[in-house]
Amino acid sequence: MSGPRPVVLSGPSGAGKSTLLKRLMKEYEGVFGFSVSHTTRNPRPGEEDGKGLNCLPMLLGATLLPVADVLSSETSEDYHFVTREKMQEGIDNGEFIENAEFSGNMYGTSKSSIEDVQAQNLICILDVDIQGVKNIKKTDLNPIYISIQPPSIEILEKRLRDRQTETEDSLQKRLEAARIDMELSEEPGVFDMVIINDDLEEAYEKLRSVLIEEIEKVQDAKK
Ligand SMILES: Nc1nc2c(ncn2[C@@H]2O[C@H](COP(=O)(O)OP(=O)(O)O)[C@@H](O)[C@H]2O)c(=O)[nH]1
Ligand SMILES: Nc1ncnc2c1ncn2[C@@H]1O[C@H](COP(=O)(O)OP(=O)(O)O)[C@@H](O)[C@H]1O
Repeated sequence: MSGPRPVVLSGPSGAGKSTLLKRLMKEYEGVFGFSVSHTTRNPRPGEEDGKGLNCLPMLLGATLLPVADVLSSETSEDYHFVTREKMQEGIDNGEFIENAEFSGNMYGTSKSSIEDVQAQNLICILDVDIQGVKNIKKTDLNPIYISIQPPSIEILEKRLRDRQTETEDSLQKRLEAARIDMELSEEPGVFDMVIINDDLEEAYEKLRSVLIEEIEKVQDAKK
């Protein structure tokens, strides 16, 4: 695959990946493109469904959105929300570069979600769990691997509770996965950089500094 080097952001649910990412994409508009994953989990209030035309039948089947809504252009897309059947069909057809089961739901990165971003010569950002990291390492994507970690499991739990997006069951599953993730992130050679998201400003500066070389390459190419 061509274009600038992609970036994989990983780390426990609630560590602050989306918060950091949104800020980065806002500050560097036209530099990054988000790889919109597929998932079988339910959308949260305010989450936008990926509205790529190639996923239209999937989308209509899964969520019964009016066609006019589906076709209206949106500024940000969180996921392609799909049924288990549709997701499995895509996996069986070889449409995914990686997929994983997380907290009772399926998640996966389709090849086209990466290609769509790379075709625009943008830095493709992937937000995947630790299984995704391991599976992407088996491909030829060659991204920069960054882990975002919370200062402690207690703080992570507080942030997840305060976010008010999870049921007690899904919160517990996320904390269980977080313990494994926190351990693995310490293994040498897995990540190019591990950022502890304690103070948001400091964490953001670290993320920006590790990416600035790639950012400037994309900006220079546009001149
Ligand atoms: N392997 C894999 N993991 C994903 C993908 N998309 C999201 N995830 C991970 O799934 C986990 C749950 O994501 P989500 O339901 O959005 O919850 P949140 O991270 O707490 O906001 C996170 O660790 C994400 O990094 C994907 O395409 N592949
Ligand atoms: N440095 C920080 N200090 C305090 N709260 C934070 C910090 N970073 C993120 N948060 C909050 O923690 C919650 C989880 O962050 P989020 O970006 O949704 O995590 P993730 O995408 O990794 O699941 C959100 O409510 C967010 O506002």
